Amino acid sequence: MHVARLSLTDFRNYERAELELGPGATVLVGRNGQGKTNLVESIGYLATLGSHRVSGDQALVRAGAESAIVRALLVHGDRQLLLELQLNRQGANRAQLNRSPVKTRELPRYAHTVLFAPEDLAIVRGEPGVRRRMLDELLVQRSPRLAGVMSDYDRVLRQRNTLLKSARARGLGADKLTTLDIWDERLVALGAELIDQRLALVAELAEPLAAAYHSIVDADHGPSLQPVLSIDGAVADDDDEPRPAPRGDGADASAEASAVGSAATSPAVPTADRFAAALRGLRRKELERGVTLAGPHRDDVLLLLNGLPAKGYASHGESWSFALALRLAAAELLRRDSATGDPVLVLDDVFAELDRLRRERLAAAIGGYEQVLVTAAVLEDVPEPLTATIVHIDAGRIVDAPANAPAAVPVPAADEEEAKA
Ligand SMILES: Nc1ncnc2c1ncn2[C@@H]1O[C@H](COP(=O)(O)OP(=O)(O)OP(=O)(O)O)[C@@H](O)[C@H]1O
Repeated sequence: MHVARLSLTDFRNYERAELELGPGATVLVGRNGQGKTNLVESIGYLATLGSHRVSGDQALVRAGAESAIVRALLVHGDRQLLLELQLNRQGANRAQLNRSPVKTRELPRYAHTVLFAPEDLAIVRGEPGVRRRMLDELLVQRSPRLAGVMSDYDRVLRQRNTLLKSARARGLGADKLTTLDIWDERLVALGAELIDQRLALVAELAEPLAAAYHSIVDADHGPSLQPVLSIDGAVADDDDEPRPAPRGDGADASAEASAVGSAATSPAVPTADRFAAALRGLRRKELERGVTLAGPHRDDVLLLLNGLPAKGYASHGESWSFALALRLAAAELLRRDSATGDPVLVLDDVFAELDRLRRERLAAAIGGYEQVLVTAAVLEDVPEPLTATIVHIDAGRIVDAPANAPAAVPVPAADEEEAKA
């Protein structure tokens, strides 16, 4: 698929912008801070319902405006889809498909992008939450109904944590224990599905990851992925759950692991049974701490090079290559899902980070995708095969239309009122 037209209203530093795009590569060029990343961020948002730079939506709405509108005309074969998203400072965001209202979470079903950015280094070097997010975004793009499973899991997790906290504060009566059992059942049903989906995805990524890494690095460092499951007693170095200060002797983690370790951890045992057993083993500890200690929200995936964790062992260049290879592998999987065709590849400020050889190798690896959007402050950083179409960006304005832009695809004139409906 490709984006044939992008319209922005009050998005970041764009008061109003219209850009027509064709298949193939387009480079958005401009000095630092002009709005290149903002523009591609809007396309990425349609696919992931999030920004690769900020966690909330507030910063995406232009300062002084109440809402932002992103409108994209997507072309897949002979099919055209007009996606519209209204991001509101107050109240829920709204979405439309071909000018009919749809649930916002439906958008990733239609918009498929893979965004490469300097922030991707955090996939290798950052906290487990970054890696979980990478996997979950890809899962949702490939199977949009999982967005509902994920939000249900998060809701049940929050409610279970609230119950654990109140039990810790006020002592646990029999009624609360019964309620906890009910939450456990829901958590396990939803969580086991997410764990199984992530495991299947990690297995599927193995082969395209190895191929992509090799295409960038031309060396066999044996990149691989190894799931780290909290339900089997593995303790990820977690980032979003309050944990007690380490005691320095590892006693805390090992106590947790052994509590789960008493459960059946063999992969032959169904995930749901292992998850339920883990929660039983951890109950006393969870009541002490007031948080849920096992489940997909505590999992991680180890990234290995030559059998060693890339985090901590890999060089800067190797870490970068691993992150790029993961994005390329994600693109390859989306491409194989024949219903969706090629995802749009977005390379935000990536080439400035790479040496000449790796730039050329990356350009070759992405060359066959239907549409590639590249941002760069310096055009010379972008390999020549990607520079056929150039768009200049200056202070939130698209300065010139590409010289070889395709004939405009007629877009139904959705007015602002409709977009707000
Ligand atoms: N919500 C907002 N309202 C108004 N302006 C904003 C908003 N969010 C960001 N900006 C402005 O957008 C500009 C940054 O744009 P962007 O990150 O796209 O830059 P860029 O062209 O990619 O630059 P670089 O080459 O440095 O990466 C900054 O001037 C910032 O102040």
